[in-house]
Amino acid sequence: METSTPGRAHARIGIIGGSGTYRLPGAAIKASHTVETPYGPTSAPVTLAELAGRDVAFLPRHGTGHSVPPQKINYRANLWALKSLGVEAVLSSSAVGGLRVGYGPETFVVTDQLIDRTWGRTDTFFDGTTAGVRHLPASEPFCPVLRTLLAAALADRHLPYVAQGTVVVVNGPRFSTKAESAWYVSGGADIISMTQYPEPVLAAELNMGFANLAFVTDSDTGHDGSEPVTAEAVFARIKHAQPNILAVLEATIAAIGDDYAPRPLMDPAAVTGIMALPVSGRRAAAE
Ligand SMILES: CSC[C@H]1O[C@H](OP(=O)(O)O)[C@H](O)[C@@H]1O
Ligand SMILES: Nc1ncnc2[nH]cnc12
Repeated sequence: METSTPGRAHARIGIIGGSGTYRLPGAAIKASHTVETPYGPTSAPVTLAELAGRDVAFLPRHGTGHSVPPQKINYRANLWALKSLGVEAVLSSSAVGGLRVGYGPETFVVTDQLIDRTWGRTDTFFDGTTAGVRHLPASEPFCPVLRTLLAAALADRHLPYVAQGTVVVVNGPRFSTKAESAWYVSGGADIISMTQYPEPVLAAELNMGFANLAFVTDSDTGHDGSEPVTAEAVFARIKHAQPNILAVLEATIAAIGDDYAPRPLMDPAAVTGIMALPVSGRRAAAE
């Protein structure tokens, strides 16, 4: 396998692997690229591969050995790197907690809304330092077309899933208290994550479509009578779910048509400006 800088490497579809998804076992691996970005290093080298007959770019958001915690992920570098390879559609996977009835463990969720409860994360490319002032329309932060394709792939495989869900994104790395968890439910959240912000809005700022395949690994603080979540329980459940997660991602990729066009939520000239910024691999991992 070649390890190099991108050159003419290209992929239209990006996959951001969440907990447990550190490789693409069913894919034909072509190369591994260390992509330098204006924002510093990505979580890991980007793997270029062929999956379902498509060129894909794969990036595990926690690194290949799960060495990057959710609050330290360099989200801007990861999204910029995928865009620099030509990615138009991003599919991501996530382990999430379920907060209410209907979102129990072993259920897949095609997230459609988010509530941001993170802090200290740089959540825009338009931070007033290197590009002009821009304000992303974020009412529908996930791509409806990609979400429909994910739901169809889940239905085809007869997997238990919910076609919509609101995710509350907490900073981590700790899990929530019972009071916090109850408060998120009263605010409309269905599932809980530490990573689903700012990934979707950063993708949207670069005019890439983005959808998340969430898999419920736990019932958070135990609202259904189960034991409160532990990291060990999350990792065990998400490991067991890998074959289904990978199969759903592969089927979704196969269904993305040549005519797929992401929503142009951001001024294309502004995106071009961001992608023209000089690169530097030397900055800290999470600025
Ligand atoms: C023990 S929870 C660990 C980790 O799992 C989830 O991440 P991801 O969305 O990448 O699967 C959760 O948000 C935590 O970051
Ligand atoms: N209960 C939980 N809270 C936050 N992130 C999670 N990821 C998986 N389960 C979670």
